[in-house]
Amino acid sequence: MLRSCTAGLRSLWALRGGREGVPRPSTDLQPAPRLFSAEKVIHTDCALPNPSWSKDLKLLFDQFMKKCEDGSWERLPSYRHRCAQISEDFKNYFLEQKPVKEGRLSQVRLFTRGFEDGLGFEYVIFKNNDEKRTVCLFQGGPYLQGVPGFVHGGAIAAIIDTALALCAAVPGKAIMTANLNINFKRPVPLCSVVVINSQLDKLEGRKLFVSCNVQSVDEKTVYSEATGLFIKLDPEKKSF
Ligand SMILES: CCCCC/C=C\C/C=C\C/C=C\C/C=C\CCCC(=O)SCCNC(=O)CCNC(=O)[C@H](O)C(C)(C)COP(=O)(O)OP(=O)(O)OC[C@H]1O[C@@H](n2cnc3c(N)ncnc32)[C@H](O)[C@@H]1OP(=O)(O)O
Repeated sequence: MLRSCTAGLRSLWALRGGREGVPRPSTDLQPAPRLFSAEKVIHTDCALPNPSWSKDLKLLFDQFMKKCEDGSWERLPSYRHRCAQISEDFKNYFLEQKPVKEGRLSQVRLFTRGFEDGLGFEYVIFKNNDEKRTVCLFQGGPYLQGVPGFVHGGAIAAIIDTALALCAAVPGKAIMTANLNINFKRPVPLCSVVVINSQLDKLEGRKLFVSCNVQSVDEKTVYSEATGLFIKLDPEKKSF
């Protein structure tokens, strides 16, 4: 059992961007890229199973990977660092904004990818472009505790923001959250797996209206419902 498990881990490590036989760095965090530079960094895809994933999460992942086989769904890769192009888009838009100070650059991470495996946000998002919807499989780790035993409301807001952003995301376009409304109906138990079903409801000029619900795996419990408004940044319009 142990041997097959390590073999499985080794192949998963390779899948996540590691190289067979190359020892896995003590932390998987690559040195962060210069935030607004075009230099290339090696990206580790974090939206893949790792040993911290529960049986439920792995089962759902396998189910959705099967849906991807006919091309109707796709698994969205997810990296700790924004790719240089999106950062460039934001830099152009927020011209006056001072980039992160040189000394702090090495610490930059996408917030929801800043935790060691299993301790924070474990998630993977699948997208159906024809149906303009996404499904996010999320397991909230022990570092996300709010009320004892339950996931912090801010952590739920963060994963909802991410799921809705990727539902609204237009390839190559920078978007930002303008409005996020969440109804917290039931607390989400820590380390449980939930499913976030998001859909794009309306497109009006640069405005993208999206909504989602957060459900238990058996769909018997609705934990939260949310709506969001995302705005496509207008390159002609410098914001600040
Ligand atoms: C930044 C992090 C990286 C984000 C990555 C981005 C893209 C996604 C791609 C991959 C995603 C992968 C991972 C990302 C994970 C999570 C993504 C999180 C995204 C965020 O977490 S992002 C941070 C929080 N977010 C902000 O920090 C925004 C602060 N904000 C502003 O920067 C401006 O506010 C802006 C740019 C939003 C709009 O500015 P603007 O000048 O371009 O547009 P303007 O104001 O003209 O509004 C145009 C029309 O929207 C209407 N409108 C505007 N706001 C409204 C509101 N609140 N309610 C109702 N209507 C509203 C107006 O009424 C007008 O409507 P109309 O055209 O009908 O008159």
